[in-house]
Amino acid sequence: MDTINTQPASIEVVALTKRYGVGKPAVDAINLYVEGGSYCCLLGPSGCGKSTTLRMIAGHESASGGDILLGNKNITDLPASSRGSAMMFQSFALFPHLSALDNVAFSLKMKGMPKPQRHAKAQELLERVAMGHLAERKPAELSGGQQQRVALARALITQPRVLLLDEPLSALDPFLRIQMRAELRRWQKELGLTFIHVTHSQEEAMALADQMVVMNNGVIEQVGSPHTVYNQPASEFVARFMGGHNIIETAQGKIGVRTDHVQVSAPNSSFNTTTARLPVVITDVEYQGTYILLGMQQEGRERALHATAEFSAMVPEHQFTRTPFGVGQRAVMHWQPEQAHPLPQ
Ligand SMILES: Nc1ncnc2c1ncn2[C@@H]1O[C@H](COP(=O)(O)OP(=O)(O)OP(=O)(O)O)[C@@H](O)[C@H]1O
Repeated sequence: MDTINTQPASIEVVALTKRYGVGKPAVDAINLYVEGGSYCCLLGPSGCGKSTTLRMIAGHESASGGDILLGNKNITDLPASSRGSAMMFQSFALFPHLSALDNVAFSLKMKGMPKPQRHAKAQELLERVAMGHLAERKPAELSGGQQQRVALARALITQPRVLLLDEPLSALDPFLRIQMRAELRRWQKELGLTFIHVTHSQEEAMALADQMVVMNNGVIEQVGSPHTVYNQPASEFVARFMGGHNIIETAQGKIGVRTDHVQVSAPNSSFNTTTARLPVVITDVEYQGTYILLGMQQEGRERALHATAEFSAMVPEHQFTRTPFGVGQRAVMHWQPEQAHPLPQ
């Protein structure tokens, strides 16, 4: 079918910068290469600059400096409609008073394409996303998944080579969000397009991305596969933001150890000489089903009231049943040195 151009394009940004006023730029000279046909997630806390980056790629925001390349074409100063990208917004942003068909055909109407042609193209795209039979329905008469497919068809009608998604799942309830993200991933694979998806959810990014880009304070902290970012966080910020890590101060500097890689034993246990260890006091015991989450505080340290635990360990349920721990009990948290990685500041 030729309605959907399945020629994906790479995106490259070089020293891309956005200044809104004086002071530190919202996006500060970032460099990034997104391979054509891949799923890239821009991730980071609120205000880190991820949406501004996406909007500059889309052409909805001008760049204060740097370049944006789609394939080998410099698109930095092109209007949004001539870039070869399309944007899908939060909660799909469909027009409620228009049918699915008219929603999809909308941008062609704006371009002045006569009704029979634009309806034929929109119908063809709706068929492509398995929505042809519901073309006359209004958004309110469609399920969340069906609305997502209409939004996808609407974005695809401009034949983009790159699809930009700004928090597309954030307005959905948690159950639907998980269903919809699987569908997004499936469509990306099936269409073979380049997807760049902005999210503040680590879990969403890990589930979807080939390449994760973790941003903080206008700069990129780390780029890598979900496996690499989770297992080898490049900085303390990434380890904290991704979660699931203990950050431990040692004489050699800070290290990160996954909460499922630390173990907890009674203080009088015997240890192999190479085992790294730290005396702790148990501060929380949370039942999580297949495992127990133990919260711990380094022994001898004051714990502020209501503060979250300093360290955590995921202890498999069967193991906890054999050697249970209670709040206030002394213990030793230990790990193998090869499971720790240094965390530059
Ligand atoms: N139009 C604007 N005018 C002035 N400052 C802006 C504007 N848009 C964004 N900013 C600022 O730029 C910084 C980055 O904002 P941006 O929206 O890109 O962050 P974000 O990571 O996408 O955050 P969120 O997840 O909350 O959307 C923030 O400090 C924000 O306040």
